Amino acid sequence: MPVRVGILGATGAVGQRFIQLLDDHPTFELAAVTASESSAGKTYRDAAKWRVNTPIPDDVASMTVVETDPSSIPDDVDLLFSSLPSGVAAEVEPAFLEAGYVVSSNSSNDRMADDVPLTIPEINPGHLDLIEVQRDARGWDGALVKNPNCSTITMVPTLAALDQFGLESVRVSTLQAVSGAGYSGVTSMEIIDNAIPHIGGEEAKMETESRKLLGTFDGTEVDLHGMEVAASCNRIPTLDGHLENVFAETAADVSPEEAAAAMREYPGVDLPSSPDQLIHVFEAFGRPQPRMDRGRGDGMQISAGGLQATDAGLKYNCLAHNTIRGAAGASLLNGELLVEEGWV
Ligand SMILES: NC(=O)C1=CN([C@@H]2O[C@H](COP(=O)(O)OP(=O)(O)OC[C@H]3O[C@@H](n4cnc5c(N)ncnc54)[C@H](OP(=O)(O)O)[C@@H]3O)[C@@H](O)[C@H]2O)C=CC1
Ligand SMILES: N[C@@H](CC(=O)OP(=O)(O)O)C(=O)O
Repeated sequence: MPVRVGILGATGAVGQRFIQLLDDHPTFELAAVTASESSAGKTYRDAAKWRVNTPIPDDVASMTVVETDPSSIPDDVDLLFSSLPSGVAAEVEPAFLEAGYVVSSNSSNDRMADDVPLTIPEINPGHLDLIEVQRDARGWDGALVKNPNCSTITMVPTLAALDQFGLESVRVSTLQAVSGAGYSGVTSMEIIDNAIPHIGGEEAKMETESRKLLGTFDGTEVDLHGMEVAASCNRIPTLDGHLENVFAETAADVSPEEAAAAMREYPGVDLPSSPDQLIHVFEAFGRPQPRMDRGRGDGMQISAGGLQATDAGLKYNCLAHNTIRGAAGASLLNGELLVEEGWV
């Protein structure tokens, strides 16, 4: 039996990626699409300014967009994906949880809440058990699970691979694609022939979410990883794919070759949307690059390269597709894990 799913905020940039990724999904069947009041009542074709590089699936194009309210969702929907603006999500997600829905959310509200799992299936699947703590604390039957910020998820798998050497300090500088800001996030006049050395709130997200993802869960709470993280975030005129320059210090000495092997060998998971290999490591310098490498593993693989020793540790580059692995694909993978682990 397919699992019936819905998308909250289905007409937006991330919502459209959800629709693309759910087309022909082996387990999930799309049964509801929601958006703002101004889109509700329209067909999806009329409500969405479709900008994804594959056509709107025919069955979705003719679906009616409904209001983002639990009463608008058919009773047989089991799992909701959320890609609402975080302010809206903070207001409306609790109503869906109180109504008993399991929500795999991409929005940034509540990512650092003590009782909310912030999960990447390959990195910290055990943190899903925080759902029990959440249900006790909040008194709802539903469950809220978050995926991290797109810049954070680009870097954290490589850090997870290096943590066997005892991560102590991480410095990272990002070159982030315009799609991360949403369709109306930066104007062409702002970004063409330019780079913007500030993305509001992004640096703090990288510095905190990475420590939660690599933290230790004791069955009751997550103890944040002790590494120091400092981030500097920059917007550049690429469409998709966040590239990051990482400087990492570890307690034990680690050569670039050992670090590359640790990344290549970092285990993946066997879920419908997971890549065969989590991290692809380039030996040649000059890779990864956004345009050439963001599509690896259907946009779900992390790429790394440029591994070199420094006086203080290691430096390298990493890259991921920000609206697939960094957003819709991340929530989708969490949804697949929720099903596999019996939470849905
Ligand atoms: N994990 C990550 O790193 C990433 C996360 N994101 C996050 O995902 C979320 C969505 O981003 P994005 O797709 O770019 O945003 P968009 O602005 O493109 O889309 C927003 C969606 O929410 C709907 N919406 C807006 N206001 C309301 C409302 N008051 N009530 C109900 N629905 C509403 C919109 O409907 P309508 O079309 O009717 O206006 C639309 O479907 C954000 O929280 C963003 O921060 C984004 C990129 C990467
Ligand atoms: N801020 C990210 C995208 C994003 O929306 O992140 P978050 O999910 O943490 O709000 C970017 O600009 O590329």
